[in-house]
Amino acid sequence: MAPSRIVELASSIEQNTRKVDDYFAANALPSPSFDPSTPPDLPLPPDIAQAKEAVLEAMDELQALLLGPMPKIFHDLIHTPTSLTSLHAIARFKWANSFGPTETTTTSKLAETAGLHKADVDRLVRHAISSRLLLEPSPGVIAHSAMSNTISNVPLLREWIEETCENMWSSAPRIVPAVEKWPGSEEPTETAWNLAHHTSENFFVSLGKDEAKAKRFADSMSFFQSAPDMQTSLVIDNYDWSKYKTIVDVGGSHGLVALELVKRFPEITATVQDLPEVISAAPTSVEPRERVTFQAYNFFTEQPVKDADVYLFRMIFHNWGDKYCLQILQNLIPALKKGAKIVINDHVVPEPGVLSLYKDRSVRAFDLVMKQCFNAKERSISDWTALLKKVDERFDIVEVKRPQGSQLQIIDVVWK
Ligand SMILES: C[S@@+](CC[C@H](N)C(=O)[O-])C[C@H]1O[C@@H](n2cnc3c(N)ncnc32)[C@H](O)[C@@H]1O
Repeated sequence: MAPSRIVELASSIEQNTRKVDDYFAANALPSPSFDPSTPPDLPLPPDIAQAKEAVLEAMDELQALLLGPMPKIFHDLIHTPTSLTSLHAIARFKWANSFGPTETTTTSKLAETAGLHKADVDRLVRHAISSRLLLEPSPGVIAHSAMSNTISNVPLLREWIEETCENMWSSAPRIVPAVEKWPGSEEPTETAWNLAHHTSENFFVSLGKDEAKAKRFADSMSFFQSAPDMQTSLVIDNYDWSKYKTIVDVGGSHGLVALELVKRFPEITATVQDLPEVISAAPTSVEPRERVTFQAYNFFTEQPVKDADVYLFRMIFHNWGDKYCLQILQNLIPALKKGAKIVINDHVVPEPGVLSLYKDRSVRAFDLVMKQCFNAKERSISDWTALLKKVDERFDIVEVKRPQGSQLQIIDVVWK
């Protein structure tokens, strides 16, 4: 008799866990634990990373099957709404940095650090212990776990957690009321974030008025971009820039990509465009200065740099709904010479049904974050094609490629 699905999943978990375990043993690596000495993340060779993914995926399905429909719904209803509460507290009150990696603390000391009532801290810390964010080696003694120690050691991770909890997590429960209130809206002022934060300003306008919040957002973006799969070198090394002389980096922030391009290619001159407040804070002492121009420009107005060889849009469109992407692209058309390239370096999500449900959930989660904060979205290749063709048939996708190890893809578009 063929094994049942749950036994099939259990044996996949067993076999793949052994592969991972053998790799740790063969390379004298410590077996995974919650000890604070555990490294924040361990790069694994592709076959071992694949075995690890297979375990996690099978565990996800096995848990849902073993729980059964009602308990699974109860489980989600009870665990999910508060799942981030203690992580939020640890980040917000800087608890992970309030005691050393080998020291211990108490809830009285944590309450004092945060200026909170001890009874509240007792409950937050109990939740953190149950989530393995902290350890309790003996009653009332609080020690670091692998996770709290990671929060205290990895630069800007704390800021990213706080930002995610305060802006993203706080808005998620308002997505349903927002789509009821503003059906089909693409306006960045009609979002779940607007409802959650009781404001009619868009996310970035509101952020711009609060220096501390703007800094936390910038820090958390720096954290996000410091990941190996987000490095600017991935678009620089995986596109043939040597064929071109003039590049415009639209929404290029402080010019990380453009500066590297002009350093590597002596023939290239680059213009970095962004909003005035971003350009005014851009570095002035860059080399080779004569080949980089910083220009204040709002991409909802006509593109002022005409006849450039390449217009680069790195992580621009995924912050905007189609209506606004259309405007950005229409504003580019008067500047385009025949054969000009438009390089879009952005997320391209797989078409529905391609990924397993487990992997697809991460894609859908990202897409909902774009919805809840900006009324924007993640796009599949058919979405990108439809968007470009809707603006003008003369936009033609030449190639779409994902450089190895890159989260973003390169969509190479020619103006015909
Ligand atoms: C997600 S960031 C990407 C920055 C950069 N391209 C990169 O890859 O790191 C989006 C950028 O778009 C800029 N931006 C937002 N609205 C803009 C507008 N209306 N005109 C020009 N730039 C804008 C932001 O200031 C920000 O630098």
